[in-house]
Amino acid sequence: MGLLEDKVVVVTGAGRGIGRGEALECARQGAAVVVAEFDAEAGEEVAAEIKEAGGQAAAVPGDVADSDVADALVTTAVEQFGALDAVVNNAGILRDRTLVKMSDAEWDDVIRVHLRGHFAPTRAACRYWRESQRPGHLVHTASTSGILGNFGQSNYGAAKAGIAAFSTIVAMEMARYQVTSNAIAPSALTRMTEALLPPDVREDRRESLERGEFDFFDPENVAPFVAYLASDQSSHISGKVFGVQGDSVELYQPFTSVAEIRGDGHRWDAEAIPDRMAELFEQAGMDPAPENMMARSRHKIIS
Ligand SMILES: NC(=O)c1ccc[n+]([C@@H]2O[C@H](COP(=O)([O-])OP(=O)(O)OC[C@H]3O[C@@H](n4cnc5c(N)ncnc54)[C@H](O)[C@@H]3O)[C@@H](O)[C@H]2O)c1
Repeated sequence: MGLLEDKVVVVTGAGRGIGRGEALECARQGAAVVVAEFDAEAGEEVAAEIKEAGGQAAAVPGDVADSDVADALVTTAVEQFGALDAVVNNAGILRDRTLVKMSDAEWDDVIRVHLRGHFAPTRAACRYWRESQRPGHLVHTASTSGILGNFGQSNYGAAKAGIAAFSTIVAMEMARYQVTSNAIAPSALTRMTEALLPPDVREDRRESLERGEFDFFDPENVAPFVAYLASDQSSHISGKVFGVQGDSVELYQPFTSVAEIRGDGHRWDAEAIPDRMAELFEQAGMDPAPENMMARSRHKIIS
């Protein structure tokens, strides 16, 4: 018996890469899959692959940041497969560029695809779950870039941090409707997306790779964990962000304070601030200015 037997799951950006792997895995686990994909041909191919393997699938072409397309995902799930049980928001793009060279379009496109692209399908699904009084699961795709930062990704990191906060707030608002909302934060770059990077950023990554600070991963290997978060087996988990790499997982809890130095609640004593800051970081066990953020992120991964 699969994790998603008789369930209906929407996966966005499922025409290739991580989303494709998630769509195939959800189908393997028994779900009917709605394949949402900008590239119509690629979406059709993934749906056909699922059907050829004996599963159920439907492809919906279009931009998932468009509310009409997002609404159509829910309608397709309900009309073709009878219900909607989970949405895996995965669609994303990269427009990496160091901040000083970044164009308005590179900023806006990334913010729109990731944030509106998560918002629109989530809102459509949550409206359906509230009205139908059915439970549901949301899995969003953040990134360690939105937690620890990454070179050339001020647009992407800002969007991904927004997704983590969005997921947590949706979890709060939808708890009363038995809807869970969690985010995954894949932590390493796939070889597939590396080709899209500008040469200066790619070179920097390559050096980090050579220093052993991170490694590439197979885009499909987060899929079983995502299928678990999309299933009723994880109904007790919500509002969390999981760093994932291979079969390792790291738990982040947004909005959680890690250390505090209390003053008298009035004005800051300017002279005392440096000492108080040093005490704060010591208490938290954190380096205030880690020399290499990627090294720190790698260090924290639980294998
Ligand atoms: N690859 C990594 O190392 C990595 C790391 C952390 C997070 N992520 C995130 O994982 C997700 C998938 O990444 P990937 O490496 O598989 O990317 P990818 O570029 O290989 O695939 C993304 C797919 O989404 C589709 N898509 C993009 N915008 C869309 C839109 N507006 N509407 C519908 N479809 C759209 C694309 O056509 C493509 O098929 C993204 O959200 C990405 O930010 C990836």
